[in-house]
Amino acid sequence: MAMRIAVARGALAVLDELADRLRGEVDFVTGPADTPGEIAELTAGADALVVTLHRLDDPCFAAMADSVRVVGRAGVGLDTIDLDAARAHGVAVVYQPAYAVGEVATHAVAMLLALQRRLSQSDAVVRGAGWGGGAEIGPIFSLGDASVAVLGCGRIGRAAVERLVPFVGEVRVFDPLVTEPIPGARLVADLGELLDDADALSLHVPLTPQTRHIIGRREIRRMRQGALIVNVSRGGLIDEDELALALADGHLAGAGLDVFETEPLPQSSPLRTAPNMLLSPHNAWNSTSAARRLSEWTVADVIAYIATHEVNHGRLAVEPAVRVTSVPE
Ligand SMILES: NC(=O)C1=CN([C@@H]2O[C@H](COP(=O)(O)OP(=O)(O)OC[C@H]3O[C@@H](n4cnc5c(N)ncnc54)[C@H](O)[C@@H]3O)[C@@H](O)[C@H]2O)C=CC1
Ligand SMILES: O=C(O)C(=O)COP(=O)(O)O
Repeated sequence: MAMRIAVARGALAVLDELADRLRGEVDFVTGPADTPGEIAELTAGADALVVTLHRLDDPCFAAMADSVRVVGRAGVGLDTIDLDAARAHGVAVVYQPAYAVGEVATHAVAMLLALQRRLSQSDAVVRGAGWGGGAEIGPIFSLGDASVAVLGCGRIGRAAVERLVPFVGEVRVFDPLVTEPIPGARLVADLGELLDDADALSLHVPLTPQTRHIIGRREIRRMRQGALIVNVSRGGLIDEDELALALADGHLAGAGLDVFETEPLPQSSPLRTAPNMLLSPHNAWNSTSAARRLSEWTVADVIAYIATHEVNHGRLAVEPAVRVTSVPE
């Protein structure tokens, strides 16, 4: 009998192609997966559920059909999934940490360079029939003299460091799990040392209860006047109200944000009107090849897990021994 994989609508870029290729072996069903009721309906008779940034909490796991053995998180961050609930309900969770490392690191550096070179202002000057440069565009600090701070040096942070080292004066890195030297960078001992008088900050840590608002008023004010912040990791890492204040009063000269505490970014967010912002809609991961990799790896791993309890491309965040259908109080 064919395996059945329930896919939250929009979660896999090349689903139609995969469905053709796996015809007879896998039946795919798609639909909304935003509420426990929708999840119950979508997963009826399914062996697996594939999601992207859908929030899966305990009621969602409770609502999943008993036949579901594994959730494929088509992406990297696990902050949207209650892993304890997955474990308690006996559902494995597989995610894909390697599918877009280069894309995300490049997006962060692209935002940093565009802000530092004041490309939006330069573009606006020319479109407005100006030419003069200097005063209209605003001050441009030299990257060769600058100290750029990188918070978190896992897969993406390290790739960002590799991109920055060739042309930045100093790259500072803080990550409590990294102890060996990082070529061309200065590993510092704590967050304070990372931020003191830094010219720019790029965030590459996961969102957890420990890292929520890791960048707040005190941290922003430790950076030098006129500094830049780039966040392609998770919106909740930064206190957005404090960020907006620091942009409005000029302590920060700009920010590049791909991720927000609430997504899509609400119309009322002060970040929409703050000066010198570069905004993107949570698409640092995006390239046609990354999107294809993500679809193919997620489906291949879900199939492999059901067949063998092992995965080939991603990692298992939760690997329960048995599927428990009733959870003790
Ligand atoms: N905008 C986008 O399209 C995408 C965003 N992401 C985000 O990027 C994040 C990072 O991804 P990876 O580099 O693959 O993760 P990773 O797990 O390889 O690295 C994260 C690093 O952060 C460090 N860390 C944790 N807490 C810290 C703290 N308090 N201070 C300093 N370092 C700390 C860890 O030790 C680890 O080395 C993901 O969790 C996800 O939220 C990932 C993919 C796409
Ligand atoms: O993979 C991640 O963690 C990302 O942030 C990318 O967004 P996605 O989950 O692919 O919608």
